[in-house]
Amino acid sequence: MPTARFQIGDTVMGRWPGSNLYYEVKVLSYDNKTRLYTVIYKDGTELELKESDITSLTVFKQGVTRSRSRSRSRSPGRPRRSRSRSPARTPRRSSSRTTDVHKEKLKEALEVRLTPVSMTHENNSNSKHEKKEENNTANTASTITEEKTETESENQAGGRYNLRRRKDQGDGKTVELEQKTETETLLRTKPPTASAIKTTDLEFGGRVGVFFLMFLLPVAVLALLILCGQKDASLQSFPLELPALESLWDCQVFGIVLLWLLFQAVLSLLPVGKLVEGMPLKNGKTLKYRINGFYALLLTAVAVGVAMYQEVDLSYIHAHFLQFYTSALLIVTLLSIYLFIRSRWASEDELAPGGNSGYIIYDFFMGRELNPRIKNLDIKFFCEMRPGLMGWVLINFVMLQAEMKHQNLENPSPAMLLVNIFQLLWVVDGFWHEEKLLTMMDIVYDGFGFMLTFGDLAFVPFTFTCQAYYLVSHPNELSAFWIITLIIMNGVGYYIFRKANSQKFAFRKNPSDPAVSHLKTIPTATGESLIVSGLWGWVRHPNYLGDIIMGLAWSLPCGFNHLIPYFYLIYLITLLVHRNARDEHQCRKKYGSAWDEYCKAVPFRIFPGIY
Ligand SMILES: NC(=O)C1=CN([C@@H]2O[C@H](COP(=O)(O)OP(=O)(O)OC[C@H]3O[C@@H](n4cnc5c(N)ncnc54)[C@H](OP(=O)(O)O)[C@@H]3O)[C@@H](O)[C@H]2O)C=CC1
Ligand SMILES: CC(C)=CCC[C@@H](C)[C@H]1CC=C2C3=C(CC[C@@]21C)[C@@]1(C)CC[C@H](O)C(C)(C)[C@@H]1CC3
Repeated sequence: MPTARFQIGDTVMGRWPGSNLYYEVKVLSYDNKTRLYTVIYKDGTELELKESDITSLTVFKQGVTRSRSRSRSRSPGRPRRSRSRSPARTPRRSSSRTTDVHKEKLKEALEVRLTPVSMTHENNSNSKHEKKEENNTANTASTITEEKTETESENQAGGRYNLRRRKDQGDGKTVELEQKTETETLLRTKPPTASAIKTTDLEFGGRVGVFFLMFLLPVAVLALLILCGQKDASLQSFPLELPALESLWDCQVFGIVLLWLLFQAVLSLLPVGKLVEGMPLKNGKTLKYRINGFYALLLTAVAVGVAMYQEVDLSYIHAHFLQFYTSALLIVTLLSIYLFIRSRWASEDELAPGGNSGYIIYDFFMGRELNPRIKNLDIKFFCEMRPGLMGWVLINFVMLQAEMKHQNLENPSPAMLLVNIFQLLWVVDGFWHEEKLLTMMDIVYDGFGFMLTFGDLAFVPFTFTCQAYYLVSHPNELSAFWIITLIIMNGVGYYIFRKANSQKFAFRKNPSDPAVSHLKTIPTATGESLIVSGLWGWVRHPNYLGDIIMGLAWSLPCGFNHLIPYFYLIYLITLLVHRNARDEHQCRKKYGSAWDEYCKAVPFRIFPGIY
């Protein structure tokens, strides 16, 4: 029976995950099962830490004294780089919403944040450098302190492009930092992952929930496709035209799906487009990603054009749609099994915080490994957008042609055109901003298991196309008024979606960027601020709202006769409401009281007027 070394209520020094920085924390509880301590930082941030990441105040002070004197004697003449902190880390601008109470809290938070002392643990053989921070918070919360850093970081950014934000030098100019310090790594790291190797918070209803989801999802998509292709697409008519089992499989179709994946994989490896560094991993390292999705989309369009010129019959895809889906499903299953097996050889650093509960079913579904790679091919990054999104626009185009063929039209219907154009715009936008995917929770936090594999390779191409598929056999006339209304609706949704995402990305990259420097912010103890004005001051997830408005504009062209074309909208709202809850949970853990303050200032989650 393990006993806790530290007692509830003890004030100790806790290591900030992924770094050598220690902060004063209070022990809140100890879990005998997981052997994790829940500790609270002075700003209210709660974390779970392992015993090895906690040290008593006395031992810590002795360690620091030793470490400092060693550091001084070892490198007497080493030049020190001096720089100021980024305004996103400390509040250079003071927000007008930042109340006195908050300033007090902030000062307290800063005192916590700025007191960490980096300690080279005797037992920490991985430590590459020793660092000393001397900070002064005496003035006010808006005072930027000098940080003296010695670093022997091997993680040079070199001349490569990278996602790390620019640092304000204090003289108004911004410069791209060339050296990555450990502090920086820490601050760019997503929600702390101290207990990454053991997932304790089970999502989606835990083992039982994911077990059912794993069977329900594929069957639900199959049912949707069957209904969509039927003349009568009403839900009541579902059991009428069930296809024979053997009609769901075709080896040639399977071969085409494999070829498609291979073609996209080759395109993704082409040495065109910039090389970007992803977010720092737990071990402080970063992975490189080739950003060439937009070029790949253009090349795919050329390939489809050539195929059409060669009179390849694209309507084959429409005629064998169910078989394409079952082939994709088989690939998803095989890939998930491969991913699960290979994760056994992944090191602790390579595991995802969310998919390592120890329960096989759960971990298989959520994904154990964070960034599985085969040589240069990052399987998750590749799957997340390439085959699915490209497949989506290709299938939409196929449906457009199928509609003309089936309904004897000379031109596609306005409804079909709108669906194709709206969705193409979204996909093009996605590839244009492909690099931003690297900061999203799917890449930074989620493992790659059945859920994402299925989502990326089966769910996206076969359900996001359901409006176009539906329109092939369910024509819907649109008046000029409706056409204009839908164009405006999609435009408004897109504007909100794009502006919110770009604003947040620009702000995280460089808060003093003129495009975002006017925004009011709430500072947090991690050093990153939260935007509290503009779109992000209207609702807490304006980007989700924009996406949902677009989703509505994509479904409405199909009319009101059936629920089927609204499947995407229902999925999107469900996913984003759940995603919002997940994200807020992480943000509360990460930002503590500052997050609560943000929620007070911006009470609505996604929809204005709805808490
Ligand atoms: N159509 C589809 O199937 C799907 C579409 N999407 C779309 O993808 C886009 C990205 O969504 P998603 O990845 O969920 O994440 P978000 O872009 O919503 O990012 C959430 C993160 O933003 C940061 N943040 C939150 N509030 C603020 C604030 N006020 N100021 C500054 N930063 C803040 C936090 O990260 P931190 O502070 O750590 O930087 C938080 O974790 C959305 O537009 C969404 O609609 C997403 C999923 C599915
Ligand atoms: C039912 C089920 C298993 C769902 C899995 C969810 C996935 C389909 C989606 C989760 C997040 C996604 C994102 C995109 C596609 C859908 C999935 C994978 C996205 C890459 C599409 C392009 C956008 O521009 C985007 C980058 C904002 C977006 C990110 C999230």
